[in-house]
Amino acid sequence: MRAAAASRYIGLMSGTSLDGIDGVLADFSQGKCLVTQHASAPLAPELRAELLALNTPGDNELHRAQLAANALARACAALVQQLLRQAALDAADIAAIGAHGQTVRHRPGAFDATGYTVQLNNPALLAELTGITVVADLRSRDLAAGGQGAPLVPAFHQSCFARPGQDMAVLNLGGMSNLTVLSATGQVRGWDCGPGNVLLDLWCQRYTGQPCDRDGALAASGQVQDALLRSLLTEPYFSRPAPKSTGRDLFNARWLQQHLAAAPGARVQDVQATLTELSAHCCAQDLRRHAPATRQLVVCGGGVRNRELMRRLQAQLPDVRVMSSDALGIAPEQVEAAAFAWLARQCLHGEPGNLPAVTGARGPRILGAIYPA
Ligand SMILES: Nc1ncnc2c1ncn2[C@@H]1O[C@H](COP(=O)(O)OP(=O)(O)OP(=O)(O)O)[C@@H](O)[C@H]1O
Ligand SMILES: CC(=O)N[C@H]1[C@@H]2OC[C@@H](O2)[C@@H](O)[C@@H]1O[C@H](C)C(=O)O
Repeated sequence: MRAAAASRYIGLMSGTSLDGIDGVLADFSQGKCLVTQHASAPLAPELRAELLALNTPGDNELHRAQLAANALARACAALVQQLLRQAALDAADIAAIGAHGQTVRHRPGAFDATGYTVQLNNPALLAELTGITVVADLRSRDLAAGGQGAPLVPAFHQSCFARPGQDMAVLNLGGMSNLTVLSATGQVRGWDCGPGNVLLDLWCQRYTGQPCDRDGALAASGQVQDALLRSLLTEPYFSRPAPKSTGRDLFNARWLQQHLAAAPGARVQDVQATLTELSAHCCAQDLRRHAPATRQLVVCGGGVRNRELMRRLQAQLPDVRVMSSDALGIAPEQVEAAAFAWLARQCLHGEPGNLPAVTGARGPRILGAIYPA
């Protein structure tokens, strides 16, 4: 490996929204994470449909899961080549790729009996195709140590955004939403709040055929249905104490269907408005309950681009300055992938990647398995 390469990492994230793969090239030579390149690629429609289908038990799923993992590794390798081209670098210039894989099951808790988390991935193939060391399987060690295996980004949020002596919170509006609370004292807390974009995408796709409610336009044209919102908010997950994490295992079409009876006459746009209010509400409520003194909320993830969601979030938090992570020098869609570049670096340096106070693990653990170049 070349000298400067030791500080360059690639992070790859395909999150619960299943909208595609985000990749970044990050430079850690100044101690901080500097994202120098970003690229994203949509998932091929057949792969997206198969990954979505693999979220629920089905026929011959072991075979199908491996094929999907291979296809994802190939798509990731193509994205890595794109990042290298953009940066005019080659494989020898990169220390490692942090490759999250695609979560298709997340059942944390009770590890001894039934807890597990599955991220489809083929890190061996990715290492072979790229000639770069790959760090993968970044969640299971935390889970084995009694943790949730998620969220993992709070440690990165701390390293990237924390300002000494300032209270601040960071909200990721991805498929799920997760909140990190950075206290002036240096304490870090974090958990998954609930559904971020996942139900918004699901509803919008079903009735408009569009992959997402672009800019929140559909939601903005509807009225929140109070009875439906109240029904959705009866979900026990919202009041469970941290540590907690969730996913499509809970917040999915079946879950939504159970509640729709509460709004028999609602129009498509009214349901969209109500789901948008739900996403804003569960994040705002968590911030108010658990970090009432916080006056700065940095938001990242694709949900930042949903203006109606951001408007509702700000309306629920009148005393808080809600801002995009752009304001702190990192684009919202780059934060998660950058976190996985950082996690790969932690692993190669033999440093812990988890925060036991967040995930509930018995202690700090080095996360990930290394597939050398
Ligand atoms: N212009 C836009 N208008 C509305 N929503 C948007 C827009 N751009 C992106 N989004 C939303 O952002 C989502 C993607 O966000 P992101 O990539 O952060 O999620 P993810 O990484 O898949 O999720 P997770 O953080 O749960 O793993 C899309 O599915 C869509 O709902
Ligand atoms: C199991 C899993 O993939 N969880 C994701 C998901 O997407 C958001 C939220 O749910 C968070 O818990 C996590 O991702 C981020 C990157 C994390 O681990 O911090």
